[in-house]
Amino acid sequence: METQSSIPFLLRISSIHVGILRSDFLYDHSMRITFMGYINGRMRGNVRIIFLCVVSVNFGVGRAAMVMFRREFGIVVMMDILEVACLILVTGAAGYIGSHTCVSLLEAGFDIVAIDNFANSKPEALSRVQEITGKTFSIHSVDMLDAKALDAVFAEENMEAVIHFAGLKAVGESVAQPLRYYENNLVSTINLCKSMKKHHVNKIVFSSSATVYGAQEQVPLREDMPIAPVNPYGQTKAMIEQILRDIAVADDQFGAALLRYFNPVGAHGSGRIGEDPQGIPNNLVPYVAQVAVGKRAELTVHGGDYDTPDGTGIRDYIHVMDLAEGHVKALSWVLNHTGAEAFNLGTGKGSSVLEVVHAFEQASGVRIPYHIGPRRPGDAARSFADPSKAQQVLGWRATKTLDDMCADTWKWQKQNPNGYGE
Ligand SMILES: O=c1ccn([C@@H]2O[C@H](COP(=O)(O)OP(=O)(O)O[C@H]3O[C@H](CO)[C@@H](O)[C@H](O)[C@H]3O)[C@@H](O)[C@H]2O)c(=O)[nH]1
Repeated sequence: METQSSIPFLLRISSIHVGILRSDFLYDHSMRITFMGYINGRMRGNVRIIFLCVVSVNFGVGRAAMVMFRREFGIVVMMDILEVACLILVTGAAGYIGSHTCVSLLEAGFDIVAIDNFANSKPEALSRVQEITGKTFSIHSVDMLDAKALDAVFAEENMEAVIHFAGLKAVGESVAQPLRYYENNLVSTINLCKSMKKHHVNKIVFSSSATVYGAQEQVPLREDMPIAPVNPYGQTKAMIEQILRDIAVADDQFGAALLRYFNPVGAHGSGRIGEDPQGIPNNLVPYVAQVAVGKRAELTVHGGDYDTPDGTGIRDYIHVMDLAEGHVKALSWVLNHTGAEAFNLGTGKGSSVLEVVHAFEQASGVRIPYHIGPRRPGDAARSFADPSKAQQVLGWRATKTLDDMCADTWKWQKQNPNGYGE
C-alpha cells in the first residue's frame, strides 16, 4: 500500500470567459482544470496565442499558487473545459463528527449531499456548516431504514462516494436495547450498500470505532489485532466492517476505508459547531464542559484504582477537526483504491481522566469539582492507538494537543450553553 492523493473527477465543459487581463491577474479556482488561451496586446498581424493548460486538482492545497499573469493589458480568454465535480454523500451529516467533517470536505473543495434523520441531531448544525464555509449543499431529511426514500436520494444526486456516519452510538443504550441497535445500524447500512450497488457508487468511508477492539490487554492498539467488541453498539460496528469487507471481496471495483476512531473531543475553532449530547452526557469531555458552564454540579471519576500513574483510566483523545481531516485523507485514498482497509484515527498518546480535568481547568479558568467513584462496568484501564498505518498509507496524522481540544470545547460550550437549542 502506498500513499496516493490524486482524485478522479467528472469532466464537463462548463463555461468560456473573455476578459481584460490586468496586472496581477489571478485566476484562483481550485477544483478546476482550466485551459487558457492568452492573446497578447500586440495585434500587429502576428497575433500570438499562448495556450496554457492549468491543472488544479489539489483540493485546497496551494490554491493561490495557481496562475499569475503580470501584464498591464491584454485580453484573456479562459475556457473552463473541464470541471471537477466530486460529489460526496454524507450520511448522519448533522451529527458531531459528521458536521465537522462536512466543513473539512467543503473546505477541501468537495461538493456534498447531506442526509440525516435528525433523531439525535439538529438541522441547525448544517446551517452552521454552511455559515462557516460560505457554501451551500442539499440536505435530505431521510431515515435510512426507509430504503425507498434513501434510494430516491441516489436517483436524484450523482454521487462519487459515501461517508457513512449515520447510526445509533450510545454504549449503555445498546446494552439495554440490542435489537433496536442491530436493526437500526445494520439495516440502514444494508439499504445504503444496496443503493450504492444499484447506482454504481462503489467507494465508502465508514465511521467505525476503536470500540471494536473490546477489552484488549495490550496497547497500543493496532489494526491487525483480533477484534472482540463487548457490547451491541461495538458489535454493529464490527459487523458493518465485515459486511464492507465481504462486498469488497465480491466486487473488485469496491473500496472501503474503515475508520476506527479513538475518543473524539473538541469543536470547530469558530465555536459555532460542536458536540451537543442529548440529556446527561455519557462521555467525559462533554460532562466536564457542562460542569464548567454550571449545568452539572460535579464530575464523578469512574474509578481511581486502575493500574495507571494516577489510578484513573487512560484514553486517546483526538480533536474532532483532526478526525475530520482524517476523513478527507481517507476519502482521497479510497477514491483511488479497491479493497477494504481499517485505519486507527488516534493520536497515539494516552491521557488520564485527571489529566483531562486539569487541562480543562487550564483552558477554561474554571475549577472542576470532582469525586472518585467506583469503576464503570466494561471500562478498560487504558486504550490508545498505534496510528502509524494512517500516517503511512493515508498521509494523515493528528496535530492538535489536549490543550487545543479543551480550549475549543470550552469556546463551543461557553457560546452555546444549551447546544443548538430547540
Ligand atoms: O462521567 C464520566 C465519564 C467518563 N469517565 C471516564 O473517562 C474515560 C473516557 O470515557 P468516555 O468519554 O465515556 O469514553 P470511552 O468509554 O472511552 O468510550 C468512547 O470511546 C469509544 C472508542 O474507544 C467509543 O466507541 C465510545 O462510543 C465512546 O463513548 C473513561 O476512563 C471513563 O471511565 C469518567 O470518569 N466520568
